[in-house]
Amino acid sequence: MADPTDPIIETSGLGRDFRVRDGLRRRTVTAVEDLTVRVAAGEAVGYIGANGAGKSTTIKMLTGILVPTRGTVTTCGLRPVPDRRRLAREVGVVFGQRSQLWWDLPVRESFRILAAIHDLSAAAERDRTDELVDRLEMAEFLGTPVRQLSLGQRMRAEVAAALLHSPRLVILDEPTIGLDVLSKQRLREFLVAERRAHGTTLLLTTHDMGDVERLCDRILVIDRGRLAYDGDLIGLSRTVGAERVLVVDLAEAAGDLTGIPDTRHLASEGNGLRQRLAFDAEHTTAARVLAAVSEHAEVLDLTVEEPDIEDVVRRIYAARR
Ligand SMILES: Nc1ncnc2c1ncn2[C@@H]1O[C@H](COP(=O)(O)OP(=O)(O)OP(=O)(O)O)[C@@H](O)[C@H]1O
Repeated sequence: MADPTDPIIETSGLGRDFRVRDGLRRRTVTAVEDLTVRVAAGEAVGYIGANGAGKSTTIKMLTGILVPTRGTVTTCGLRPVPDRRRLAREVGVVFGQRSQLWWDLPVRESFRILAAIHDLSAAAERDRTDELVDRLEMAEFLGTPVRQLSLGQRMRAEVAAALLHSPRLVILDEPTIGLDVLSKQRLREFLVAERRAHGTTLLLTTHDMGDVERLCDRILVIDRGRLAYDGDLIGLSRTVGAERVLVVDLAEAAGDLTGIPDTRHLASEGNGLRQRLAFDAEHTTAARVLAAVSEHAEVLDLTVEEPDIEDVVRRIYAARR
């Protein structure tokens, strides 16, 4: 019997090489190297990396599609390759650019086939389908063949298909790629609700930092096959010294606020009525900066801008080159 505190994903020294042809020669490409991570039940983890960093290769090893070259991996307490069939009951996978639905069949029929594959009872199939149709707002296109769906509708159907058997772990590869703002928001809200309702563990790869900000409480950054960061978003910004920015609207025109301790003056607009000051959260706080600004000018309004995460990730890569 699995202990609920057991990790959902556990890898140790995991690595995978590929032999590739390079002109007449063959050489070895190391796609993943020495990956050691532990993901607990209920976590939501963003797996971030540039193109070719090793994300897909990792996912394929976690799900038993690829055999590791080195190291060990267990997913939901199972060995992915030998236990692949049992693992399929525990894991749902959504690939943004690949479909697991039957193209010419109505969405409803795909769900029926998947429910049969997963051996769901009639009651379980009905309850779960109803829940997903409701939460993902799919009622209007259940009878439509998959090939006629819009991208946003198809992604919702893909997610429902992957979650129909209530997997403990859901792996999403670029789930919001190509979606409009509203579809992205809906999908993210659904995933948050699903996690809250069922304690589902999420692992998602994405180039969309909005996904990370809204969905993930932990981030793994992979760079050229190696783990470059493991922690939360705030820590990620701190590791590269990314700055926060205090934007103040002043009551009267003022000169540039250049002498405020632990800050860098970035810009002034409208005769200095609005000024932007960058500060490092390691050394000071927004409150302290505000207090110092208030000694020079009356502040009418303020906002604090968080670091741009894409920029933070770029800096991590740059620092490792
Ligand atoms: N089947 C394969 N044969 C040879 N090389 C491969 C194979 N699969 C992946 N690679 C190489 O391994 C490295 C990691 O690729 P992987 O697809 O895991 O990266 P990724 O982070 O998923 O990239 P993307 O964001 O573009 O999907 C790359 O250099 C890639 O060219």
